[in-house]
Amino acid sequence: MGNSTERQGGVRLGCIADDFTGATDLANNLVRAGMRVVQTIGVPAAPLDTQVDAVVVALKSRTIAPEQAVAQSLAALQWLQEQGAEQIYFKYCSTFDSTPEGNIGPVTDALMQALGTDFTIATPAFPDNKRTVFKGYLFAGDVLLNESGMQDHPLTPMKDPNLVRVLQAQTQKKVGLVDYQTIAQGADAIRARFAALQAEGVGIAIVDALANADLVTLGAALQGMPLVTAGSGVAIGLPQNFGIAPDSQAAALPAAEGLQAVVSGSCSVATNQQVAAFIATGRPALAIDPLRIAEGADVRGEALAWARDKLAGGPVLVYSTAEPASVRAIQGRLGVEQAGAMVEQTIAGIARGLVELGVRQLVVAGGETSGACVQALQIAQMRIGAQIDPGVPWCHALSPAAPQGLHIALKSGNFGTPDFFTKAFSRL
Ligand SMILES: Nc1ncnc2c1ncn2[C@@H]1O[C@H](COP(=O)(O)OP(=O)(O)OP(=O)(O)O)[C@@H](O)[C@H]1O
Ligand SMILES: O=C(O)[C@@H](O)C(=O)CO
Repeated sequence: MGNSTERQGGVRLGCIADDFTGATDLANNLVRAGMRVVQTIGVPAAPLDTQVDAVVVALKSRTIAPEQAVAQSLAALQWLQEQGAEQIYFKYCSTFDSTPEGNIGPVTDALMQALGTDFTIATPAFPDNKRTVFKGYLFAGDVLLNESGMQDHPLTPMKDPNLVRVLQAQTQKKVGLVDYQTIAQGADAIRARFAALQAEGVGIAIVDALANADLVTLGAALQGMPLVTAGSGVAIGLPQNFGIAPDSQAAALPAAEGLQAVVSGSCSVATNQQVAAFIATGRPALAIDPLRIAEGADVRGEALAWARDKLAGGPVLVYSTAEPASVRAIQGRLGVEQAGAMVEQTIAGIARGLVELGVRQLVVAGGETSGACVQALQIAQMRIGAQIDPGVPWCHALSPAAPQGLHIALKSGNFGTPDFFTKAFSRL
């Protein structure tokens, strides 16, 4: 896999992503910057069988127990090192999704120890998706993180926008800040600030960034740093360090065919808008009720029976997406983790069933939901194609349910314009 450009040399960038939509988001930015990229689902059992510039190992480690997240991330690191990766990139969410226990801090600590390095950076800045960091405070759009809707996230509610404070609560290392004034002075000033922070005993520096130009400047200062931790934004500034420039062939995928469907388990603000916009078009949309799943009803079977004769008419949507009050009520009845896992498994079963019915263009909304769907489809690797909206590319993958391959887009909860669920299909 990878893109068509033949470039000699081994894996430059070895990436570990803490969820599946985040992995495609990172891969998308690397492809746009000209890298040949393959995304693997989990840590592969075998060596890489293709020549690429970057590999993104997609884990589902954002909300699991910290010890498990560390163990999986270290396994990914070892495999990436065996593939010759020169620099390691730990990708987390642009809204810094984590719990007070982790997993951003514990995984960063463990990767630093394994790599024998005592300094790295942390910044979720992704200006293309309106995530900016100023004086260590994370903004989503025009508001601070804790006013953006992320305070109501079902699994990782983010109630503090100060990233120095948030990360300090999760890590053994001292956390410092490289603020915007330093970024504005250029790569040499950033490197000097890294050295000064290290002299003060800082192990992880939160970095401000307001615009893509800041990330490009930062990228130059990261040359040779063994470990980078970030959202996907920092990726736009790294390929240049390896002499790689944008390449229009990087995103070529096979021609699209087959039926079209969307499954959504994301309850994020943007997804709620996208579900409402899809319903407003009059296209078929079916809501999944978590309480009926808990009662043991055959929700999967009912959804597939509902979809069967509608698919020929164009895209259908199956969703559990709900507003925060409704999600809280469900969680109160079923428990947070149980509700999440049950809904994910049901939607994943529906996604698999839809592909068995002939869907070959599938949009999945939600990081955890995407993880469950990709696992249910037994997808091992994905090739990254053209961007639909910032952070969301179409991908192409093989599955036992679609041996000739299917196109799949994994949409992060808060990404995409309101018309994403119809627009996506017009981009293939
Ligand atoms: N109606 C619902 N009630 C309770 N939990 C739900 C409901 N619908 C979905 N969930 C659960 O909420 C979680 C949503 O997480 P998911 O990562 O899929 O979406 P997201 O957080 O919006 O996306 P991202 O991680 O990309 O930002 C999942 O565990 C899902 O199963
Ligand atoms: O960085 C982001 O916001 C996304 O790639 C993501 O990780 C959402 O799950």
